Amino acid sequence: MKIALLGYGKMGKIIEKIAIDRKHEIVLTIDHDNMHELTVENLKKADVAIEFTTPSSVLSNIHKCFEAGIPVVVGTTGWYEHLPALKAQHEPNGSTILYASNFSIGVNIFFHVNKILAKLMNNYPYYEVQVEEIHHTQKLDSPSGTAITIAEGIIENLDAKRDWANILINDNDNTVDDNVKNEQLLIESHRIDSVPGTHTVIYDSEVDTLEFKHTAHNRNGFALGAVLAAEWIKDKKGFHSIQDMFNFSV
Ligand SMILES: NC(=O)c1ccc[n+]([C@@H]2O[C@H](COP(=O)([O-])OP(=O)(O)OC[C@H]3O[C@@H](n4cnc5c(N)ncnc54)[C@H](O)[C@@H]3O)[C@@H](O)[C@H]2O)c1
Ligand SMILES: O=C(O)C1=N[C@H](C(=O)O)CCC1
Repeated sequence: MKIALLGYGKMGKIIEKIAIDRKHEIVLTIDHDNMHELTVENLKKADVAIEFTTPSSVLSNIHKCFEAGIPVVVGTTGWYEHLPALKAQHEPNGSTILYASNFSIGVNIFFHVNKILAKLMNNYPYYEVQVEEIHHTQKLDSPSGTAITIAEGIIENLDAKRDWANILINDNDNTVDDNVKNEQLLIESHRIDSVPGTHTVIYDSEVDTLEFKHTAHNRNGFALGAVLAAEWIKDKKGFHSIQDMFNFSV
C-alpha cells in the first residue's frame, strides 16, 4: 500500500518504521518545513494518508485528502468539535476518514471495559468517579483526546454524570478546583517530562478506592494501530471511528 505521511514528528517517525516493516511504501512525507508539497497531485500518488500533526493544521489537511479523493486516518487530537460539521458536509460526497483519540489496542479494550464498569457502578452511588491523565510536557491539548473518550463512555453509562470539566494541574503547586459541579465528571490533566500517556479511572468511597488504569510504555502501540487502521480503511467509504474496526464483543 502507498502511504502519504502528514506530520513527521514523534508519531510520524514511528509510523514510518512500522509501515515499512509491514511492506508498505511511504510515497509522500509532509512536515512543517515542506508544506508546499501537500498538493492534490502529490496526495493522489498515495492509496491512503495518515495524519498526526497539530490541532491547528489537522482540518485543512483532512480537506486536502478529501479533495484528492484518498482515505485519511487521523490521529491528531483536539479538533473533534468540528467533526459533526465535517461529516454533514463531506460524508454525502463519499469522502473517507477513520479517526481515533487513541489507536492502541490496549486503550480500545480499556474504552470498552470502562463503559461496562460505569454501567455497573450505577448500583453503587457512594463511589465518586474521576479521570486522570498524564502526558509529556510538549502536548498541546488538554484534556487528552483519550481522556475525553473515556469521560464520554462514563457519561453515557453512569446516571450521576452529565458532562465533564477539566483542570490542568501544575504538579508544583496544589491547585484545587472548587468550580466542578456534582453532576460534572472531573478530568485531571498532568504534564510530566516525557510520559507517553497514562489514563486512570478512579472510583473513590470512604472505605476503598477502585482504580482502572492504562499505561503506555512507549508510542509503538499507537503507531501500529494507525497502520492497521490504514490497511482496514483503504477500500472503504465514509466516516468511521476506530470502534468500527475493533468491534469488541465478549
Ligand atoms: N490517536 C492516537 O493514538 C495518538 C497517539 C499519539 C499522539 N496523538 C496525537 O497526534 C498528534 C501528533 O503527535 P506527535 O506526538 O507526533 O506530535 P509532534 O509535535 O511530535 O509531531 C507533529 C508534527 O507535525 C508537524 N506539523 C505541524 N504542522 C503541520 C502541517 N500543517 N502539515 C504537516 N505537518 C505539520 C510538526 O512540525 C511536527 O513535526 C497530536 O495531536 C497528538 O495528540 C494521537
Ligand atoms: O502524545 C500525545 O499527544 C497523545 N495524544 C493522544 C491523546 O490526546 O489522547 C493519545 C495519547 C498520546
